[in-house]
Amino acid sequence: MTPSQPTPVLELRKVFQHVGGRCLLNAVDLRVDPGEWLLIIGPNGAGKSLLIRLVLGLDVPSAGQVRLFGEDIVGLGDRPMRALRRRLGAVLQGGSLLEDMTVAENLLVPLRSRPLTRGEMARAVRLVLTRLQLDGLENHLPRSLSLGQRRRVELARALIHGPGLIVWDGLTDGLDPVAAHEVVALLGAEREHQNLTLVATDNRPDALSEYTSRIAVLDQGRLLFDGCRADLESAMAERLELRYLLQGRP
Ligand SMILES: Nc1ncnc2c1ncn2[C@@H]1O[C@H](COP(=O)(O)OP(=O)(O)OP(=O)(O)O)[C@@H](O)[C@H]1O
Repeated sequence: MTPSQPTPVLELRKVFQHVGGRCLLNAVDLRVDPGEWLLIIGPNGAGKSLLIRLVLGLDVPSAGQVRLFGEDIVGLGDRPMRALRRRLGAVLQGGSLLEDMTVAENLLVPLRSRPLTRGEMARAVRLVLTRLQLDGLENHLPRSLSLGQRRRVELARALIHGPGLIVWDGLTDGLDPVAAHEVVALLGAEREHQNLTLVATDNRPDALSEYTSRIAVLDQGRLLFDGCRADLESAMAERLELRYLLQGRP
């Protein structure tokens, strides 16, 4: 008997995205199982954000399947899509905090549709603020926060409802090395509280190296590599295009 495979949290099957006659995603296949952490790297314009938008159901692919928790979301109606989105936590490139709401009010947004009492919601907010070292900032507006603090609030909002998948576009974008390390370490520590599955994008190949060995390389809409870091090193020795992309030389 073969052991049964888990249902992937996320699966892309032969996904294409054509815009204005350009092929921006080209036959992308990807599978992420429960508890896996995947870092997708690639240069500016590689298609990372486009891919993330498809995963979140914000765009529809020109062809192929995008499966979340086993369900193909392409062509899914509004109501089932909303239900699936509630199982996601997202940190978007450029930030998406609601600027006229306080930190605590932002954190309450993913809890609104849950059957929780006010007391339970307040407790969830308190707990996540403490875990992400944001105590004392609950009544601040986002504009009064540093970029590192904003990123932590976004992470808190992505985590607060215990999502089945966290999707993070631009993990360390704009952060200095200290703030980048801090936010990634807090994300890593969250694994102790919940069984997180993560798909993150970044330009830096080492962005998640302490927490996952799986890495995928996207360039010009094509997935050039998907495997572990050690295999990427050997693939680079053999494949010019990978070496050129990651080291800037053939
Ligand atoms: N709405 C759109 N219409 C037309 N072209 C688009 C659109 N969105 C993105 N593109 C193009 O698709 C390509 C991939 O863009 P994308 O934003 O996904 O890159 P990225 O890998 O996220 O880059 P970065 O690291 O700079 O964030 C780029 O050439 C971009 O110009």
